[in-house]
Amino acid sequence: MTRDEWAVLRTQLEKTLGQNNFSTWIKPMTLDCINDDIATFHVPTNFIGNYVSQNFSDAILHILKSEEPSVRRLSFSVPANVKDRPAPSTAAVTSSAPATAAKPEASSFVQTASLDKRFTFERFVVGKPNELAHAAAKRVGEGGPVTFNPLFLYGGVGLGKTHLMHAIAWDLQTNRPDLNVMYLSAEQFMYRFVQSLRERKMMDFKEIFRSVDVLMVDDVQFIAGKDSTQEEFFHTFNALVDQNKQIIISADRAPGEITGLEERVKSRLQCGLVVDLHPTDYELRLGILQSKVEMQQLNYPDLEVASGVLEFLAHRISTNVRVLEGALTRLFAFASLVGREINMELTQDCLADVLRASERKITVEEIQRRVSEHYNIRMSDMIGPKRLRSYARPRQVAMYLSKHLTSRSLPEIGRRFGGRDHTTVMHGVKRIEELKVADGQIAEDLELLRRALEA
Ligand SMILES: Nc1ncnc2c1ncn2[C@@H]1O[C@H](COP(=O)(O)OP(=O)(O)OP(=O)(O)O)[C@@H](O)[C@H]1O
Repeated sequence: MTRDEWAVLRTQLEKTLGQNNFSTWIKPMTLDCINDDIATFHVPTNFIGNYVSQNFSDAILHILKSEEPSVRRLSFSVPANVKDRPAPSTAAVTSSAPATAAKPEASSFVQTASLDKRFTFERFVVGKPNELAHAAAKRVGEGGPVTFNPLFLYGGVGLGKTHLMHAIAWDLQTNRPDLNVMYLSAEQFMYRFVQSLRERKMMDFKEIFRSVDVLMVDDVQFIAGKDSTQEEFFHTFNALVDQNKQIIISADRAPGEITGLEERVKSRLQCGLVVDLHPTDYELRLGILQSKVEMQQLNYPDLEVASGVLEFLAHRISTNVRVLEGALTRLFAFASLVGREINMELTQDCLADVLRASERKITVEEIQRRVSEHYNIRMSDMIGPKRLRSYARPRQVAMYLSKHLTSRSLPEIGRRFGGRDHTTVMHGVKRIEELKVADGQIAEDLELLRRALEA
Protein backbone atom coordinates (compact mmCIF):
# COMPACT_ATOMS: atom_id res chain seq x y z
CA MET A 1 0.00 0.00 0.00
CA THR A 2 1.35 3.46 -0.85
CA ARG A 3 1.14 6.49 1.40
CA ASP A 4 -1.35 8.05 -0.98
CA GLU A 5 -3.58 5.04 -0.74
CA TRP A 6 -3.39 5.33 3.02
CA ALA A 7 -4.26 9.03 2.76
CA VAL A 8 -7.43 8.08 0.90
CA LEU A 9 -8.27 5.28 3.29
CA ARG A 10 -7.82 7.35 6.40
CA THR A 11 -10.53 9.80 5.33
CA GLN A 12 -12.92 7.02 6.26
CA LEU A 13 -11.52 7.23 9.77
CA GLU A 14 -12.59 10.84 9.90
CA LYS A 15 -16.16 9.67 9.53
CA THR A 16 -15.82 6.90 12.08
CA LEU A 17 -13.87 8.81 14.72
CA GLY A 18 -15.16 12.33 14.22
CA GLN A 19 -13.35 15.39 13.01
CA ASN A 20 -11.73 16.33 16.31
CA ASN A 21 -10.22 12.94 16.97
CA PHE A 22 -9.14 12.70 13.39
CA SER A 23 -7.26 15.98 13.28
CA THR A 24 -5.70 15.58 16.72
CA TRP A 25 -4.59 11.96 16.53
CA ILE A 26 -4.79 10.44 13.06
CA LYS A 27 -3.72 13.30 10.84
CA PRO A 28 -0.23 13.65 12.35
CA MET A 29 0.54 9.96 11.62
CA THR A 30 2.12 8.74 8.39
CA LEU A 31 2.21 5.19 7.14
CA ASP A 32 5.83 4.04 7.05
CA CYS A 33 5.54 0.50 5.70
CA ILE A 34 3.64 -2.75 5.84
CA ASN A 35 5.82 -5.79 6.44
CA ASP A 36 4.28 -9.20 6.79
CA ASP A 37 1.37 -8.65 9.12
CA ILE A 38 2.55 -5.41 10.74
CA ALA A 39 1.65 -1.92 9.60
CA THR A 40 4.13 0.61 10.97
CA PHE A 41 3.19 4.25 11.43
CA HIS A 42 5.39 7.20 12.16
CA VAL A 43 4.05 9.45 14.86
CA PRO A 44 5.44 12.79 16.04
CA THR A 45 5.45 11.85 19.74
CA ASN A 46 5.33 8.71 21.83
CA PHE A 47 2.27 10.10 23.52
CA ILE A 48 0.33 10.21 20.27
CA GLY A 49 1.47 6.70 19.34
CA ASN A 50 0.41 5.37 22.68
CA TYR A 51 -2.93 7.12 22.63
CA VAL A 52 -3.77 5.94 19.14
CA SER A 53 -2.68 2.43 19.98
CA GLN A 54 -4.90 2.36 23.05
CA ASN A 55 -7.94 3.99 21.57
CA PHE A 56 -8.12 3.56 17.82
CA SER A 57 -6.32 0.32 16.95
CA ASP A 58 -9.50 -1.55 16.15
CA ALA A 59 -10.84 1.16 13.86
CA ILE A 60 -7.53 1.52 12.00
CA LEU A 61 -7.12 -2.23 11.56
CA HIS A 62 -10.62 -2.54 10.29
CA ILE A 63 -10.03 0.02 7.58
CA LEU A 64 -6.56 -1.23 6.65
CA LYS A 65 -7.78 -4.79 6.29
CA SER A 66 -10.21 -3.77 3.60
CA GLU A 67 -7.14 -3.16 1.36
CA GLU A 68 -4.49 -5.30 3.04
CA PRO A 69 -6.14 -8.36 4.60
CA SER A 70 -2.80 -9.72 5.87
CA VAL A 71 -2.37 -6.87 8.41
CA ARG A 72 -2.92 -8.05 11.95
CA ARG A 73 -0.84 -5.71 14.07
CA LEU A 74 -0.02 -2.03 14.28
CA SER A 75 3.21 -0.48 15.39
CA PHE A 76 3.91 3.17 16.17
CA SER A 77 7.32 4.72 16.34
CA VAL A 78 8.88 8.14 16.50
CA PRO A 79 11.33 8.45 13.60
CA ALA A 80 14.95 9.15 14.52
CA ASN A 81 15.02 12.56 12.90
CA VAL A 82 12.00 13.91 14.72
CA LYS A 83 13.19 16.70 16.93
CA ASP A 84 10.94 16.11 19.89
CA ARG A 85 12.35 12.77 20.79
CA PRO A 86 12.58 12.24 24.50
CA ALA A 87 15.77 12.79 26.42
CA PRO A 88 18.42 10.28 25.41
CA SER A 89 18.34 8.15 28.50
CA THR A 90 14.58 7.85 28.61
CA ALA A 91 12.69 5.17 26.78
CA ALA A 92 11.47 5.84 23.31
CA VAL A 93 8.32 3.83 23.30
CA THR A 94 7.21 1.93 20.31
CA SER A 95 3.85 0.78 21.20
CA SER A 96 2.44 -2.03 19.19
CA ALA A 97 -1.09 -3.23 19.31
CA PRO A 98 -2.16 -6.66 18.16
CA ALA A 99 -5.31 -7.16 16.13
CA THR A 100 -7.17 -7.89 19.34
CA ALA A 101 -6.23 -4.40 20.52
CA ALA A 102 -7.45 -3.38 23.97
CA LYS A 103 -5.22 -5.90 25.85
CA PRO A 104 -3.54 -3.83 28.54
CA GLU A 105 -0.16 -5.59 28.21
CA ALA A 106 0.06 -4.58 24.60
CA SER A 107 -0.86 -0.99 24.94
CA SER A 108 0.53 0.09 28.28
CA PHE A 109 3.03 2.89 28.22
CA VAL A 110 5.73 1.86 30.62
CA GLN A 111 8.99 3.67 30.22
CA THR A 112 11.48 1.04 31.19
CA ALA A 113 14.50 1.55 29.00
CA SER A 114 16.34 3.27 31.77
CA LEU A 115 15.39 0.77 34.46
CA ASP A 116 18.15 -1.42 35.78
CA LYS A 117 17.32 -5.12 35.69
CA ARG A 118 19.24 -5.74 38.90
CA PHE A 119 17.24 -3.19 40.89
CA THR A 120 14.36 -5.40 42.01
CA PHE A 121 12.83 -6.02 45.44
CA GLU A 122 14.25 -9.55 45.40
CA ARG A 123 17.72 -8.12 45.32
CA PHE A 124 17.11 -5.44 47.92
CA VAL A 125 18.41 -6.46 51.32
CA VAL A 126 16.23 -5.20 54.15
CA GLY A 127 17.53 -4.19 57.55
CA LYS A 128 16.58 -1.79 60.33
CA PRO A 129 17.87 1.34 58.54
CA ASN A 130 15.75 0.83 55.42
CA GLU A 131 12.81 -1.30 56.51
CA LEU A 132 10.25 1.49 56.50
CA ALA A 133 11.31 2.79 53.10
CA HIS A 134 11.23 -0.75 51.76
CA ALA A 135 7.77 -1.44 53.18
CA ALA A 136 6.36 1.78 51.75
CA ALA A 137 7.91 1.12 48.35
CA LYS A 138 6.59 -2.43 48.32
CA ARG A 139 3.10 -1.18 49.08
CA VAL A 140 3.18 1.33 46.21
CA GLY A 141 4.51 -1.40 43.91
CA GLU A 142 1.35 -3.42 44.54
CA GLY A 143 -0.54 -0.80 42.56
CA GLY A 144 -3.56 -0.73 44.88
CA PRO A 145 -5.51 2.41 45.75
CA VAL A 146 -3.32 5.47 46.22
CA THR A 147 -2.84 5.90 49.96
CA PHE A 148 0.19 8.13 50.33
CA ASN A 149 0.85 10.74 47.74
CA PRO A 150 3.59 11.49 47.11
CA LEU A 151 5.83 8.81 48.50
CA PHE A 152 8.99 10.76 49.22
CA LEU A 153 12.15 8.67 49.74
CA TYR A 154 15.28 10.36 50.93
CA GLY A 155 18.71 9.43 52.19
CA GLY A 156 22.42 9.87 51.65
CA VAL A 157 24.45 8.84 48.63
CA GLY A 158 24.28 5.19 47.57
CA LEU A 159 21.75 4.04 50.15
CA GLY A 160 19.30 2.51 47.68
CA LYS A 161 16.84 5.24 46.66
CA THR A 162 17.18 4.57 42.95
CA HIS A 163 17.14 0.83 43.57
CA LEU A 164 13.80 1.11 45.38
CA MET A 165 12.29 3.37 42.70
CA HIS A 166 13.21 0.92 39.94
CA ALA A 167 11.90 -1.96 42.04
CA ILE A 168 8.53 -0.20 42.35
CA ALA A 169 8.43 0.27 38.57
CA TRP A 170 9.24 -3.40 37.95
CA ASP A 171 6.57 -4.56 40.37
CA LEU A 172 4.00 -2.23 38.87
CA GLN A 173 4.77 -3.61 35.47
CA THR A 174 3.88 -7.07 36.72
CA ASN A 175 1.02 -6.17 39.04
CA ARG A 176 -0.61 -3.41 37.02
CA PRO A 177 0.40 -3.64 33.36
CA ASP A 178 -2.49 -1.36 32.49
CA LEU A 179 -0.87 1.63 34.20
CA ASN A 180 1.24 4.21 32.42
CA VAL A 181 4.36 4.40 34.54
CA MET A 182 6.99 6.99 33.93
CA TYR A 183 10.35 6.95 35.67
CA LEU A 184 12.88 9.68 35.07
CA SER A 185 15.47 11.73 36.89
CA ALA A 186 14.75 15.35 37.77
CA GLU A 187 17.53 16.23 35.36
CA GLN A 188 15.71 14.47 32.52
CA PHE A 189 12.52 16.24 33.53
CA MET A 190 14.30 19.55 33.19
CA TYR A 191 15.90 18.55 29.90
CA ARG A 192 12.56 17.63 28.39
CA PHE A 193 10.93 20.75 29.75
CA VAL A 194 13.60 23.05 28.31
CA GLN A 195 13.54 21.23 24.99
CA SER A 196 9.77 21.56 24.78
CA LEU A 197 9.98 25.26 25.51
CA ARG A 198 12.63 25.75 22.87
CA GLU A 199 10.67 23.88 20.26
CA ARG A 200 7.33 25.31 21.30
CA LYS A 201 6.00 21.89 22.16
CA MET A 202 4.71 22.65 25.62
CA MET A 203 1.31 21.20 24.82
CA ASP A 204 2.94 17.86 24.04
CA PHE A 205 4.99 18.07 27.20
CA LYS A 206 1.94 18.72 29.33
CA GLU A 207 -0.03 15.99 27.62
CA ILE A 208 2.70 13.45 28.17
CA PHE A 209 3.25 14.24 31.82
CA ARG A 210 -0.39 14.61 32.68
CA SER A 211 -1.42 11.37 31.09
CA VAL A 212 0.73 9.10 33.25
CA ASP A 213 -0.77 7.05 36.07
CA VAL A 214 2.43 6.82 38.08
CA LEU A 215 5.16 9.43 37.90
CA MET A 216 8.54 8.72 39.49
CA VAL A 217 11.11 11.48 39.70
CA ASP A 218 14.57 10.61 41.03
CA ASP A 219 16.97 13.07 42.68
CA VAL A 220 14.48 15.93 42.85
CA GLN A 221 17.03 18.15 44.62
CA PHE A 222 18.41 18.76 41.15
CA ILE A 223 15.63 21.23 40.33
CA ALA A 224 16.40 23.37 43.40
CA GLY A 225 17.20 26.88 42.26
CA LYS A 226 15.85 26.23 38.75
CA ASP A 227 12.77 28.39 38.91
CA SER A 228 10.84 27.68 35.75
CA THR A 229 11.48 23.92 35.95
CA GLN A 230 10.18 24.01 39.51
CA GLU A 231 7.14 25.91 38.41
CA GLU A 232 6.32 23.33 35.74
CA PHE A 233 7.06 20.49 38.14
CA PHE A 234 4.67 22.04 40.63
CA HIS A 235 1.87 22.22 38.05
CA THR A 236 2.52 18.68 36.84
CA PHE A 237 2.51 17.50 40.43
CA ASN A 238 -0.78 19.21 41.25
CA ALA A 239 -2.47 18.01 38.09
CA LEU A 240 -1.54 14.41 38.83
CA VAL A 241 -2.43 14.53 42.53
CA ASP A 242 -5.78 16.06 41.64
CA GLN A 243 -6.47 13.06 39.45
CA ASN A 244 -5.38 10.76 42.26
CA LYS A 245 -2.35 9.53 40.30
CA GLN A 246 0.57 8.15 42.27
CA ILE A 247 3.77 10.21 42.52
CA ILE A 248 7.05 8.89 43.89
CA ILE A 249 9.95 11.20 44.52
CA SER A 250 13.49 10.67 45.75
CA ALA A 251 16.04 13.14 47.04
CA ASP A 252 19.23 13.23 49.02
CA ARG A 253 17.57 15.26 51.78
CA ALA A 254 14.18 15.75 53.41
CA PRO A 255 11.93 18.19 51.53
CA GLY A 256 12.32 20.86 54.20
CA GLU A 257 16.10 20.74 53.94
CA ILE A 258 16.42 21.23 50.21
CA THR A 259 17.56 24.81 49.85
CA GLY A 260 16.53 26.65 46.72
CA LEU A 261 13.19 24.89 46.61
CA GLU A 262 10.11 27.10 46.77
CA GLU A 263 8.04 26.83 49.93
CA ARG A 264 4.91 25.73 48.05
CA VAL A 265 6.89 22.93 46.35
CA LYS A 266 8.35 21.85 49.68
CA SER A 267 4.99 21.76 51.33
CA ARG A 268 3.51 19.77 48.43
CA LEU A 269 6.34 17.26 48.72
CA GLN A 270 5.72 16.89 52.43
CA CYS A 271 2.05 16.19 52.21
CA GLY A 272 2.33 12.45 51.55
CA LEU A 273 4.59 9.94 53.23
CA VAL A 274 8.17 11.06 53.77
CA VAL A 275 10.52 8.18 54.57
CA ASP A 276 14.17 8.19 55.33
CA LEU A 277 16.77 5.62 54.28
CA HIS A 278 19.14 5.74 57.23
CA PRO A 279 22.87 5.13 56.89
CA THR A 280 23.53 1.39 56.82
CA ASP A 281 24.51 -0.34 60.04
CA TYR A 282 26.91 -3.25 60.40
CA GLU A 283 24.25 -5.96 60.12
CA LEU A 284 22.75 -4.51 56.96
CA ARG A 285 26.16 -4.11 55.35
CA LEU A 286 26.96 -7.73 56.15
CA GLY A 287 23.62 -8.88 54.71
CA ILE A 288 24.19 -6.88 51.53
CA LEU A 289 27.71 -8.30 51.17
CA GLN A 290 26.45 -11.86 51.58
CA SER A 291 23.82 -11.31 48.94
CA LYS A 292 26.29 -9.65 46.55
CA VAL A 293 28.75 -12.53 47.01
CA GLU A 294 26.08 -14.89 45.70
CA MET A 295 25.72 -12.67 42.62
CA GLN A 296 29.47 -12.57 42.08
CA GLN A 297 29.69 -16.34 42.37
CA LEU A 298 27.43 -16.66 39.36
CA ASN A 299 30.32 -15.20 37.36
CA TYR A 300 33.10 -16.78 39.39
CA PRO A 301 31.70 -20.13 40.56
CA ASP A 302 35.10 -21.36 41.76
CA LEU A 303 35.85 -18.47 44.09
CA GLU A 304 35.15 -18.84 47.79
CA VAL A 305 35.40 -16.11 50.39
CA ALA A 306 37.39 -17.04 53.51
CA SER A 307 35.62 -16.56 56.81
CA GLY A 308 36.08 -13.18 58.43
CA VAL A 309 36.50 -11.25 55.17
CA LEU A 310 32.90 -10.07 54.83
CA GLU A 311 32.74 -9.15 58.51
CA PHE A 312 35.93 -7.16 58.09
CA LEU A 313 34.56 -5.30 55.07
CA ALA A 314 31.20 -4.64 56.74
CA HIS A 315 33.05 -3.15 59.65
CA ARG A 316 35.56 -1.11 57.72
CA ILE A 317 33.77 0.18 54.65
CA SER A 318 31.54 3.24 54.78
CA THR A 319 27.78 3.32 54.82
CA ASN A 320 27.56 3.88 51.05
CA VAL A 321 26.47 0.58 49.50
CA ARG A 322 27.89 1.54 46.12
CA VAL A 323 31.39 1.60 47.61
CA LEU A 324 30.78 -1.73 49.28
CA GLU A 325 29.63 -3.26 46.01
CA GLY A 326 32.58 -1.83 44.10
CA ALA A 327 34.99 -3.28 46.63
CA LEU A 328 33.52 -6.75 46.25
CA THR A 329 33.56 -6.61 42.46
CA ARG A 330 37.19 -5.63 42.56
CA LEU A 331 38.03 -8.38 45.01
CA PHE A 332 36.49 -11.08 42.83
CA ALA A 333 38.08 -9.76 39.64
CA PHE A 334 41.49 -9.50 41.32
CA ALA A 335 41.31 -12.95 42.90
CA SER A 336 40.31 -14.52 39.61
CA LEU A 337 43.11 -12.76 37.71
CA VAL A 338 45.90 -13.70 40.09
CA GLY A 339 44.43 -17.11 40.90
CA ARG A 340 44.40 -16.58 44.65
CA GLU A 341 41.66 -17.23 47.18
CA ILE A 342 39.77 -14.32 48.72
CA ASN A 343 41.25 -14.13 52.19
CA MET A 344 42.23 -11.34 54.53
CA GLU A 345 45.65 -10.92 52.98
CA LEU A 346 44.32 -10.53 49.46
CA THR A 347 41.62 -8.15 50.72
CA GLN A 348 44.18 -5.90 52.39
CA ASP A 349 46.37 -5.91 49.25
CA CYS A 350 43.62 -5.33 46.78
CA LEU A 351 41.55 -2.80 48.69
CA ALA A 352 44.23 -0.80 50.47
CA ASP A 353 43.09 2.50 48.91
CA VAL A 354 39.37 1.89 49.52
CA LEU A 355 40.05 0.95 53.11
CA ARG A 356 42.13 4.04 53.64
CA ALA A 357 39.56 6.31 52.02
CA SER A 358 36.67 4.97 53.99
CA GLU A 359 38.12 5.38 57.43
CA ARG A 360 34.95 5.46 59.41
CA LYS A 361 33.17 8.81 59.39
CA ILE A 362 31.38 9.79 62.56
CA THR A 363 27.99 11.51 62.24
CA VAL A 364 26.38 14.10 64.48
CA GLU A 365 23.45 11.71 65.03
CA GLU A 366 25.82 9.00 66.25
CA ILE A 367 27.43 11.43 68.65
CA GLN A 368 24.05 12.54 69.99
CA ARG A 369 23.02 8.91 70.52
CA ARG A 370 26.23 7.98 72.35
CA VAL A 371 26.20 11.05 74.54
CA SER A 372 22.51 10.57 75.42
CA GLU A 373 23.26 7.00 76.44
CA HIS A 374 26.28 8.04 78.44
CA TYR A 375 24.36 10.66 80.46
CA ASN A 376 21.21 8.60 80.49
CA ILE A 377 18.92 11.13 78.87
CA ARG A 378 16.51 10.72 75.97
CA MET A 379 17.47 11.72 72.41
CA SER A 380 14.41 13.99 72.34
CA ASP A 381 15.77 15.89 75.35
CA MET A 382 19.20 16.11 73.76
CA ILE A 383 17.67 17.85 70.73
CA GLY A 384 14.67 19.49 72.39
CA PRO A 385 14.29 22.96 73.89
CA LYS A 386 14.66 22.18 77.64
CA ARG A 387 17.36 24.24 79.34
CA LEU A 388 17.80 22.26 82.53
CA ARG A 389 21.46 21.72 83.36
CA SER A 390 20.97 17.92 83.22
CA TYR A 391 20.09 18.26 79.52
CA ALA A 392 22.07 21.33 78.60
CA ARG A 393 25.45 19.93 79.67
CA PRO A 394 25.20 16.68 77.67
CA ARG A 395 23.94 18.74 74.75
CA GLN A 396 27.02 20.95 74.94
CA VAL A 397 29.26 17.89 75.16
CA ALA A 398 27.63 16.51 72.02
CA MET A 399 28.07 19.85 70.27
CA TYR A 400 31.73 19.92 71.24
CA LEU A 401 32.30 16.38 69.93
CA SER A 402 30.41 17.17 66.73
CA LYS A 403 32.65 20.15 66.15
CA HIS A 404 35.81 18.10 66.72
CA LEU A 405 34.96 14.71 65.25
CA THR A 406 32.92 15.65 62.15
CA SER A 407 33.50 18.09 59.33
CA ARG A 408 30.11 19.77 59.88
CA SER A 409 30.00 23.55 60.14
CA LEU A 410 28.52 25.26 63.21
CA PRO A 411 25.25 26.15 61.42
CA GLU A 412 24.94 22.55 60.20
CA ILE A 413 25.49 21.27 63.72
CA GLY A 414 22.94 23.76 65.02
CA ARG A 415 20.37 22.47 62.55
CA ARG A 416 20.86 18.95 63.83
CA PHE A 417 20.30 20.10 67.39
CA GLY A 418 16.66 21.04 66.84
CA GLY A 419 17.40 24.01 64.59
CA ARG A 420 19.56 25.96 67.02
CA ASP A 421 21.53 28.99 65.94
CA HIS A 422 25.27 28.65 65.25
CA THR A 423 26.05 31.10 68.07
CA THR A 424 24.44 28.68 70.53
CA VAL A 425 26.69 25.91 69.24
CA MET A 426 29.72 28.18 69.48
CA HIS A 427 28.85 29.03 73.07
CA GLY A 428 28.36 25.33 73.94
CA VAL A 429 31.70 24.34 72.41
CA LYS A 430 33.50 27.12 74.29
CA ARG A 431 31.91 26.17 77.58
CA ILE A 432 33.09 22.57 77.23
CA GLU A 433 36.59 23.73 76.27
CA GLU A 434 36.70 25.66 79.54
CA LEU A 435 35.27 22.78 81.59
CA LYS A 436 37.69 20.34 80.03
CA VAL A 437 40.48 22.16 81.81
CA ALA A 438 38.61 22.91 85.02
CA ASP A 439 36.58 19.75 85.54
CA GLY A 440 38.30 16.37 85.62
CA GLN A 441 35.01 14.51 85.24
CA ILE A 442 34.14 16.28 81.98
CA ALA A 443 37.64 15.62 80.64
CA GLU A 444 37.25 11.95 81.43
CA ASP A 445 33.77 11.79 79.86
CA LEU A 446 35.07 13.40 76.70
CA GLU A 447 37.93 10.97 76.42
CA LEU A 448 35.67 7.96 76.98
CA LEU A 449 33.11 9.13 74.45
CA ARG A 450 35.74 9.96 71.85
CA ARG A 451 37.26 6.50 72.13
CA ALA A 452 33.86 4.81 71.90
CA LEU A 453 32.93 6.83 68.82
CA GLU A 454 36.21 6.18 67.05
CA ALA A 455 36.21 2.48 67.77
N1 LIG B 1 19.55 -2.59 50.69
C1 LIG B 1 20.22 -2.85 49.56
N2 LIG B 1 20.29 -4.11 49.10
C2 LIG B 1 20.96 -4.39 47.98
N3 LIG B 1 21.62 -3.48 47.23
C3 LIG B 1 21.57 -2.20 47.64
C4 LIG B 1 20.88 -1.82 48.82
N4 LIG B 1 21.02 -0.49 48.99
C5 LIG B 1 21.76 -0.06 47.95
N5 LIG B 1 22.10 -1.07 47.15
C6 LIG B 1 22.93 -1.01 45.93
O1 LIG B 1 23.83 0.08 46.06
C7 LIG B 1 23.99 0.76 44.83
C8 LIG B 1 23.62 2.20 45.01
O2 LIG B 1 22.21 2.30 45.23
P1 LIG B 1 21.30 3.44 44.57
O3 LIG B 1 21.83 3.83 43.23
O4 LIG B 1 19.90 3.01 44.65
O5 LIG B 1 21.58 4.62 45.59
P2 LIG B 1 20.96 6.06 45.67
O6 LIG B 1 20.47 6.20 47.05
O7 LIG B 1 19.99 6.29 44.57
O8 LIG B 1 22.26 6.94 45.48
P3 LIG B 1 22.45 8.42 44.86
O9 LIG B 1 22.20 9.34 45.99
O10 LIG B 1 23.86 8.42 44.43
O11 LIG B 1 21.47 8.60 43.73
C9 LIG B 1 23.11 0.04 43.83
O12 LIG B 1 23.90 -0.85 43.08
C10 LIG B 1 22.11 -0.71 44.68
O13 LIG B 1 21.69 -1.91 44.08
